[in-house]
Amino acid sequence: MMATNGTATCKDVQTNGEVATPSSPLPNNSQRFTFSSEPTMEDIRRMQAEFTDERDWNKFHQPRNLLLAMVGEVGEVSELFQWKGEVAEGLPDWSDSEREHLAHELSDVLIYLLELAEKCRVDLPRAVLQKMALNKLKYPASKVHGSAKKYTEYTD
Ligand SMILES: Nc1ccn([C@H]2C[C@H](O)[C@@H](COP(=O)(O)OP(=O)(O)OP(=O)(O)O)O2)c(=O)n1
Repeated sequence: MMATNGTATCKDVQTNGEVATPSSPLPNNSQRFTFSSEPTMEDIRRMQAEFTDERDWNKFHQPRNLLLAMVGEVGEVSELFQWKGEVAEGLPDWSDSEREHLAHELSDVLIYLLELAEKCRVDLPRAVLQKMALNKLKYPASKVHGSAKKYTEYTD
């Protein structure tokens, strides 16, 4: 069950994976922004697996199709930013409706990303920790502070 704005927060996720009484995930710009601690990536993976199973859609959700679906949703995110010029952090000039639309499209990207990772047998929470550790090695803060250069552009 989804609320009228179609969005949900973690505290709305019940133990059976269903979603009830969603409240807005849209940020209050005056506060420092953090994510809710739930749902976890595994929660979302499981909920999407249930959604797919219930509809007999696994036959369509092979890795390549999921990749194409995810890229399509990335395109939908891009459309929201298209022709707007620079957009400041927190999207101060965006309407609530535009923010809600963005939240939906980013969610679509994440849902497909997590299902793609599942179908490719990539344990994404663990993989992202490994990758961030590699990023730190590649981009030591002491070396790259304040510079956006690619690591290949450093000579030493
Ligand atoms: N075969 C499908 C179709 C949909 N979904 C789920 C995952 C996405 O979160 C969302 C995508 O639905 P749509 O393809 O209808 O795309 P949008 O929700 O973005 O609608 P629109 O393209 O009208 O903006 O629904 C899915 O898992 N598998």
